[in-house]
Amino acid sequence: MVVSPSWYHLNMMSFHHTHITEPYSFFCRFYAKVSDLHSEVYSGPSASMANPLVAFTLIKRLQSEWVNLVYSNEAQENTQALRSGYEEVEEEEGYFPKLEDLQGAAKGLMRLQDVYSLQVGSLVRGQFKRINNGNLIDIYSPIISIPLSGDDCFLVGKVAYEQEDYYHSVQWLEESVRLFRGAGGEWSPENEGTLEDALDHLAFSHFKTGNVSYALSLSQELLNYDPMNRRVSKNIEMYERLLVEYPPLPSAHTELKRPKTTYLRTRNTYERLCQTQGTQPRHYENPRLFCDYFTNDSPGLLLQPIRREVLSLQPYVVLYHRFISDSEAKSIQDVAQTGVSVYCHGSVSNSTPYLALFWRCSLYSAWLKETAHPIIGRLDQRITMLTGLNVQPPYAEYLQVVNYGIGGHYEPHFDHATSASSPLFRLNTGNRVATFMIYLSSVDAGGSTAFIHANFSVPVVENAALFWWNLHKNGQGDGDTLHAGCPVLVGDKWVANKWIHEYGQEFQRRCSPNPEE
Ligand SMILES: O=C(O)CCC(=O)C(=O)O
Ligand SMILES: [Fe+2]
Repeated sequence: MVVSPSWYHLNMMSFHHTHITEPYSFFCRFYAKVSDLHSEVYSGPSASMANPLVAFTLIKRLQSEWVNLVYSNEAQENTQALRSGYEEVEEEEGYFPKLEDLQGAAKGLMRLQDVYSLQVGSLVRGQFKRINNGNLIDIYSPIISIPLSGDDCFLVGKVAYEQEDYYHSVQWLEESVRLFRGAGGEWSPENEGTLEDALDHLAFSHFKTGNVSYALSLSQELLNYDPMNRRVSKNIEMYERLLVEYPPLPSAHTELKRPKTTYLRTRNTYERLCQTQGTQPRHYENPRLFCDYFTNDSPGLLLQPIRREVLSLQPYVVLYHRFISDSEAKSIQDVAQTGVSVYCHGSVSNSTPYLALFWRCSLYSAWLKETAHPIIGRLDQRITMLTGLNVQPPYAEYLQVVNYGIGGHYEPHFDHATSASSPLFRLNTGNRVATFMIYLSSVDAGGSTAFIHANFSVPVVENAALFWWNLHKNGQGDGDTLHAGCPVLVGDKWVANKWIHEYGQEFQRRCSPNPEE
């Protein structure tokens, strides 16, 4: 995740340049909140944005709270200056995150909650903990915990609620109500919701999940704050009637179920592999798996052999350590960011400047030609030295650089085409026979590459490269290569892919009719 530092400062500047007199306190408090998020304690913007809770709160401040504040009655004194200033920057593509970006970030948080079994109560306190056999264990300990507010939780809960996902809405709104109550129910102009809104949504979520008595007591609390609310009174009547007609059994406790997703079949394995490294035998358990210093008899590697780690035989997966240097990896990231076109996965926008995508995408990518930077050609040569494969166009694709957003992930997929109509065949050089994937960054937590059917996952190893064959020697796709990029829990994950095609490799990888090979 990368945010251009100049963009940050521009925002901060606009606070300074607006002559705010009254009511100073609101802006002061808001300014303090936003600048706290940026403050030096987090050692610069990208470090702070690596924490999904910081990223989420910042997006929220910039998306809704800032608008709420500018258009609040409290801003009257400076209304004109503020509003026109706001509208000017609002026009600029990508300057402010939009509602869909905020919703995307909320979904990202819920994805992290699910995949890593995070306890919502600790997330809200800025901590990343999982419940394991009744005990809370730390998945990641941030140096500084950024707690969420009642209004932050309200927003996440509301996103779930609007999708009729009451499993998540109950948990997040529960926290929201608790925090709003703790804040004395006091309303702030920058907030989106109130204690009443949270109670209202929570009561209905409980009703939908069959917990009528809880829905009733929350609605009664709500009616205390808002005695004239006819809708709530009617709900209370309905809940009371239901409880008389269908008294709940004392033992009835229905465990809430997560909403179904399309890839449910592999979901359990996927999540287990994201949390652990799986159960495939390791090299000390299987003698056919090994580590060595590898030269591939290539003069270029004789003086500096590469550390090779064979991770799996079926599918054949190898990790090459220290494939790229820190500075090369950084340069590739820089080139990808300054490129004209960046593509967004899981979103409508395509081919947009980088900045606008930051808010929106689970992951985004750029294609880099060899001419984009001298390092790219050098990497191609290194790949050829190691694998013996021809990576010149059209026998391989351009280098694809991928950066993950908040909670960004790549669901289980094959890299090779599984249908004859795939655009991959446009190069006319066959299918993607192999993948060479370089980890251009480290991550603080999460982000492993999980091989679903093969039952193992590879944690991100900074500067290393992962190689695997996608096709059997008979040209058929290898089903065991189904893989995924696990959600990034904390960090800024970058990878680069070189996809190598079948043609041009005939002498390096002979074909064979044997489906076992
Ligand atoms: O990021 C990862 O670990 C996997 C990425 C991947 O599979 C892809 O880009 O095709
Ligand atoms: Fe992939």
